[in-house]
Amino acid sequence: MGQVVPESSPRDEHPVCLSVEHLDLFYGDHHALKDVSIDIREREITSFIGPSGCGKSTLLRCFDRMNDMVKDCRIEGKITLDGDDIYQDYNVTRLRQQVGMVFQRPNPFPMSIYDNVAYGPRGLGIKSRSELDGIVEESLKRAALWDEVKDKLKQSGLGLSGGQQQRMCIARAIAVKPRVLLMDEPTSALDPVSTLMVEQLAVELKENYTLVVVTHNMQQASRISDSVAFFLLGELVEHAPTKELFSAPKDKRTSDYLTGRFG
Ligand SMILES: Nc1ncnc2c1ncn2[C@@H]1O[C@H](COP(=O)(O)OP(=O)(O)OP(=O)(O)O)[C@@H](O)[C@H]1O
Repeated sequence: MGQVVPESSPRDEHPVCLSVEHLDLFYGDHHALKDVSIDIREREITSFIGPSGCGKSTLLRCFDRMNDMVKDCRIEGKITLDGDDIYQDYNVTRLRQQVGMVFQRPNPFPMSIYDNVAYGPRGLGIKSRSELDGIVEESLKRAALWDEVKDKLKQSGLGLSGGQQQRMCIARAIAVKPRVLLMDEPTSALDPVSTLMVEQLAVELKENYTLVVVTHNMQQASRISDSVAFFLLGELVEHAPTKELFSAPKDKRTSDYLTGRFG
């Protein structure tokens, strides 16, 4: 097989999972997101592209309310997860269990591979050794890392290669069974082989999870995404199925960006 280019899928099999309605975000006086509305569909990969500083990571961080920790950050508008407004009466701990994040640089905790992956489930109160063993094994298998680490689970996660660390961080993120997986430039610190492994993994993970990926790599966006959203200066310019956005963008600003006229 080896095919990682997804076809756009029938809409009714992929209901809206995350919905953003008229979102404005300010860092102090800086208007970083401007009237953004976008639907993220279930069990699809949605990629965010656009030049540096256009607000891709800021929007990603709204989905798990990480901007709550940023001083002077103000948000207007609405974001729903499965219909529930995540900024109203939504338990933030529950939200972060539902919405996992994988960062640009692998961030293993200074503990064993096993403890890294068991960290989240333990935080949710799971104490049974056999249950934790099962979760660790399943998560590492899903993250395509099990075969490489099954004989050294007690060793430090810091001893793995960068690509292995990133897959371990993905295993750690999925160990709490989130609905959504956010990935902020997940391969930009990886070599080409590890990059392809993480891309392949993302395509496999969308069977069970909804993925939102920020990337500067157009080839990556076209290889793995079902749909692509192009941002510019805090505005969502265009969101379309991947083939459509790359082959027939509707907005001149999108085609200018794709043909390298700016950014
Ligand atoms: N914590 C913060 N405090 C103040 N301004 C911020 C903060 N984080 C981001 N910004 C500003 O908001 C704008 C959007 O930044 P953001 O990181 O979301 O862009 P991006 O598209 O993800 O960029 P890149 O591709 O370089 O990662 C930028 O002008 C940035 O300087």
